[in-house]
Amino acid sequence: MSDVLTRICDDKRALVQARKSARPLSAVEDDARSADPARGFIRALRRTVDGGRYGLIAEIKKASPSKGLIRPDFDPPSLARAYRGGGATCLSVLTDEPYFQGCDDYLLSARAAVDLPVLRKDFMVDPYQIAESRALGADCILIIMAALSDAQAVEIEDAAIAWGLDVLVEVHNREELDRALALKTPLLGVNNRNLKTLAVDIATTEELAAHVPADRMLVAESGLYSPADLSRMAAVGARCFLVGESLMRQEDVSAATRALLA
Ligand SMILES: O=P(O)(O)OC[C@@H](O)[C@@H](O)c1c[nH]c2ccccc12
Repeated sequence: MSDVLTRICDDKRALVQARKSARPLSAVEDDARSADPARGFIRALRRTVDGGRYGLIAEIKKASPSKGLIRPDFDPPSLARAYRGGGATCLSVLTDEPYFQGCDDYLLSARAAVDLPVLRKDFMVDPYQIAESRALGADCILIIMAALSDAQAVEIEDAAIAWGLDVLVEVHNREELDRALALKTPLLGVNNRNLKTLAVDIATTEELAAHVPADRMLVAESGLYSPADLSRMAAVGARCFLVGESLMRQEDVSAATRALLA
């Protein structure tokens, strides 16, 4: 049987084909050209870190393949405002529908509610999705090395650069890290979750951090619950964090965000 990531990406390729026939690339490109200008995602993280604070990418996530429904009362604009009030530097919004119960509209409405830069969290398998992301207002896209060949990753990154989007490249092991370093983006995420098995181990960031060159900005992703977890990641050089579930499960998201960063 194929792993979760392979299934997600196979489904995504079929979905993108359907979207392409419903809406040709040229139409999406017109929308991308008239979209709200991109907010500097990497620039915002840099400014925060240079100011001596942690850069939090706070994720708006309703459900996941490993946990099912995470937050029943799900209102992206209020969540975006709560995250901003709690001190997040950037947002991440899941737009994948089949596996994460996300949708494009969540990104639109969350971004419209705040002035923070927003990552479109989805599985990019085709440059069409990059124009689509910019048309939605996204400021940054995700490249998952485990899901792409080197050539595909370069093609997607080049499309992002052409549209003025920042790129977060995500790795989970040494081989993916070495491949990711051939890309241009300075923003490098280590996902503590293995997307093939969904197992989480925050030692993943600890193991890979030593091999991340000083000119990359390291983001520790997934499985982070407490200030102690952030300190553990900070001890190996991470100053930026991508956190979803642990904050999404709190009643008062703003207070929880503030407490996590305290
Ligand atoms: O909810 P968590 O464990 O805090 O993780 C957030 C984020 O890192 C996770 O949602 C994620 C990381 N990489 C991904 C790629 C696709 C979908 C989701 C993800």
